Amino acid sequence: MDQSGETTAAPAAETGRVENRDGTLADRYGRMVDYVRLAVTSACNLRCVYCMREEHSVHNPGSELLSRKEIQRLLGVLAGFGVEKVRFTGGEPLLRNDIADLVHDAASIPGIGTVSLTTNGVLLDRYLDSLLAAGLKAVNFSLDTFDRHRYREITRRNLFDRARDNLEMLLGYHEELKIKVNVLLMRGINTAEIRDFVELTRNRPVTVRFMELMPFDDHQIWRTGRFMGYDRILRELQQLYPELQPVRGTATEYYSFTMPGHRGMVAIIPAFTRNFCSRCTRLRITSAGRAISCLYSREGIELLPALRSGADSSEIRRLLYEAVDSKPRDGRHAGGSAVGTSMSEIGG
Ligand SMILES: Nc1nc2c(ncn2[C@@H]2O[C@H](COP(=O)(O)OP(=O)(O)OP(=O)(O)O)[C@@H](O)[C@H]2O)c(=O)[nH]1
Ligand SMILES: C[S@@+](CC[C@H](N)C(=O)[O-])C[C@H]1O[C@@H](n2cnc3c(N)ncnc32)[C@H](O)[C@@H]1O
Ligand code: SF4
Ligand code: SF4
Repeated sequence: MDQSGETTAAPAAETGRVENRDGTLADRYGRMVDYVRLAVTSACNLRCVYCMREEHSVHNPGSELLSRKEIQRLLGVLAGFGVEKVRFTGGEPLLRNDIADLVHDAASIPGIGTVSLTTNGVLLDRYLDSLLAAGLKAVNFSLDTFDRHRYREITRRNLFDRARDNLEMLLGYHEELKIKVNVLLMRGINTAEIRDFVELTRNRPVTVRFMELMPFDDHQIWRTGRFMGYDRILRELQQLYPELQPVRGTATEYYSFTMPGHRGMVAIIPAFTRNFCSRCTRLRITSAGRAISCLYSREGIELLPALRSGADSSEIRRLLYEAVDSKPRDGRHAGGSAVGTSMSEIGG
């Protein structure tokens, strides 16, 4: 039986590949999908220059948004496949006022071990208590600067004080939650702040991750010479902290370091260079219910029609197999061009 209460279906012959005997979801290259990133909305309360236009229009009106029930059903089927980790993202996931319910539902599914959130943190004061009570295990907080004016330039919104206060509040919960800070480094914009971010790790067990810019922004700030590759980021880090010690991190944290005297860790995410694809065990689901097998692929499998037309779980399973089966070897072999669409659609 899967989490939806139905008997596990026979091998997914329609996809031309065979389901593992234990029912887990492996792609053509033997990577087992155990991590699902679900965008719960494509709307956002910020307008980061590398992500959204000022006049960004939300591509999925309410009626096309996966509902709480639909999300619960999908995650149940995915847990039946061996998915253990769920990340809610967006757009800004805290714009869903049922976000704590979504976390609670997901955390209640047998087999789901970690429910986490990637957020800009602006609304975290409103939800943190209920998220903790709901079973949230980890928060990745995106903040690119500690300078109020620069924050406004990057996000086009005047919400720095609230974001900074909420990060400070969150850091107080490091015993209850695994906390990471995502910093998108842009040459000539926030590179002088690397040290300030690394200092967050001195007295707290948090991971600060410096990220490469990717060409997913619908007005292409990408083309303006702001990109900083992992090699350059690494050089800057080594100049500031010659005592960096490499350690093995998660898949995205391909370059991870500890430092003597620091409780936390520092990492570089080579999101554009894409040298961690062989360890990619992710499946993405957009807020409109499209399953996407690679961040760099715009092709996907629509799940919403099946979910809305009363399809049984074996049909949902077949569609998810189809999505996983299309997973490219790596992000450089992804079909279709993702460039030019906003990351808010895909969830990062
Ligand atoms: N190329 C690529 N980049 C990714 C992928 N997943 C995440 N990233 C990058 O990593 C950034 C941070 O992602 P998060 O949402 O914090 O999630 P995560 O890195 O999976 O987090 P952990 O599970 O804590 O390691 C994203 O904005 C992307 O830049 C991926 O599958 N491929
Ligand atoms: C799309 S956002 C969604 C969640 C939430 N709104 C946030 O900002 O954390 C997820 C992550 O994608 C990153 N991101 C957005 N656009 C990007 C781009 N063009 N290149 C690299 N990372 C990007 C953000 O910095 C953020 O850490
Ligand atoms: S990166 Fe996150 S906070 Fe910034 S505009 Fe995109 S979705 Fe919103
Ligand atoms: S680029 Fe595609 S294959 Fe590579 S890690 Fe990202 S999602 Fe996975």
